[in-house]
Amino acid sequence: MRSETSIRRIALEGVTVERDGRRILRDVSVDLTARRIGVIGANGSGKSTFARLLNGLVTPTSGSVSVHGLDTRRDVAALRRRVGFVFTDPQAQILMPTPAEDLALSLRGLPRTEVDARVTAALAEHGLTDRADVAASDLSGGQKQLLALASVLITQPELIVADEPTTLLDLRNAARIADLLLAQTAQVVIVTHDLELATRCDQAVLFDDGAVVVAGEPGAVVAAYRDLCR
Ligand SMILES: Nc1ncnc2c1ncn2[C@@H]1O[C@H](COP(=O)(O)OP(=O)(O)OP(=O)(O)O)[C@@H](O)[C@H]1O
Repeated sequence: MRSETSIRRIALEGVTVERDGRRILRDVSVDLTARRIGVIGANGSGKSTFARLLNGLVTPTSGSVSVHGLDTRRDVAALRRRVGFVFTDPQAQILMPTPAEDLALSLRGLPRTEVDARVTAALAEHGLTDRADVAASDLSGGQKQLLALASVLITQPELIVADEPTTLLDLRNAARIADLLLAQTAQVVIVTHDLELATRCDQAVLFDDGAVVVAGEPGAVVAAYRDLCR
């Protein structure tokens, strides 16, 4: 049951994820209600697996995951409508030949006039109007990630989960994507190796070896990560 208090709450209880007999996440319990959440930790520590639990791409082997009052195992269809996922590589996400068509795909099922109006507005908002009908494959890396993010934002998700969305980008494009994510009114979970970006969030979570080491004020969590790496 979704209530006012469940909106913006991400709650994992005793979550274990096993793949090929290997424990990827071990007994993770965490309760996150901040608007902007940074997820940090070493390669292979379980961050992507955590991110994928939030939209049901990964299901827990045991334990439960509740996202905005929705059980990620039971309420998959509702979850997919409310949670937008941004991948590291926009190529994995851009499905249509042109930016305008890709944005329109996100709104399939809505009346044509509404789709056209929202696509036009999104292209303008993200500075892609003059790229609307070019081959998406011809966009720059920065423009591709912008399009991938715009195609998620156009659906007005309640939660945006971004898995290392700036990793493949140069400084300017990384800053643009980071600024855009942090400016959203929706809740945002950003998995990142960029500790400055993590520090700009309202809350951070540190993963190590499949477990949550600490969750809280980003400065303290980043300091804990630095200690861990010594
Ligand atoms: N489907 C799978 N089958 C087997 N092992 C997996 C699977 N998915 C992830 N793993 C393993 O689980 C561990 C955690 O992976 P995960 O991608 O969650 O880490 P990460 O913290 O996001 O790492 P990175 O920073 O390198 O992206 C890794 O050792 C990975 O190889």
